[in-house]
Amino acid sequence: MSNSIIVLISGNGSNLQALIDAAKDSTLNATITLVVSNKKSAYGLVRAAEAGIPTLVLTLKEYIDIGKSRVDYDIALAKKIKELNPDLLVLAGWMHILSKEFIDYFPEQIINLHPALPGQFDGAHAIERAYEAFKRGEITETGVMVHKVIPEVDKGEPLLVERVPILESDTLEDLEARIHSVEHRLIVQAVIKFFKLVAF
Ligand SMILES: Nc1nc2c(c(=O)[nH]1)N[C@@H](CN(C=O)c1ccc(C(=O)N[C@@H](CCC(=O)O)C(=O)O)cc1)CN2
Ligand SMILES: NCC(=O)N[C@@H]1O[C@H](COP(=O)([O-])[O-])[C@@H](O)[C@H]1O
Repeated sequence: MSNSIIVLISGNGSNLQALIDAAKDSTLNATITLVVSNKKSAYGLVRAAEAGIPTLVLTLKEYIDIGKSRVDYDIALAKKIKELNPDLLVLAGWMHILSKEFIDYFPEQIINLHPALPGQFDGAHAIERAYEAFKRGEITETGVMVHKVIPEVDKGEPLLVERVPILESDTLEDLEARIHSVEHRLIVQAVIKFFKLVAF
């Protein structure tokens, strides 16, 4: 039985596409059984549909609008995902901070792709923050990591880390393109590594 993964997105889904392509050519030792988005407009939903992968959209707004909490949302989402009993959840541009209540449904089974080095620019907008730090002369490189997800944002144990140089001639767009290129490779390598690690 193939390893099953559920990918969670919030936007363009270029990293999801890297996983879809790797699963299609059998590079990836896993099957994507569902794509979840917290944004209805996420283009990654189109990518999933074109690949014949089921999708689920659940927005925080629909819970907040009826007086429910973030934790209510997280628990409802966790229960829907748990029905498919995935081996691994991959956060690929998932821009929602998950509660402990959600994470406890999937112990040691959630990994996140983050465009920074461990402890460097935790949180959202990491690429922009790295570029600004470079322009201030504070750093000469940034990076990409895939890490285990714990309640503390971006503080989970790294699974893979790759350093990415920042060039004097770089615009923000140049740096973003270099980082995304690394991400698309690293996210596939991280899933492969995860399942090799749990196999023993
Ligand atoms: N408990 C955890 N949840 C999440 C983690 C994690 O490590 N632990 N990783 C993030 C991904 N992420 C950075 O890699 C990240 C995403 C979003 C945010 C954030 O500030 N989100 C805001 C909303 C922002 C928006 O909607 O544009 C929020 O949730 O209030 C920080 C870090 C995924 N979740
Ligand atoms: N903190 C999480 C975070 O910043 N994630 C980042 O969102 C982008 C999603 O791109 P995509 O939708 O094209 O895959 C990626 O750069 C990913 O590292």
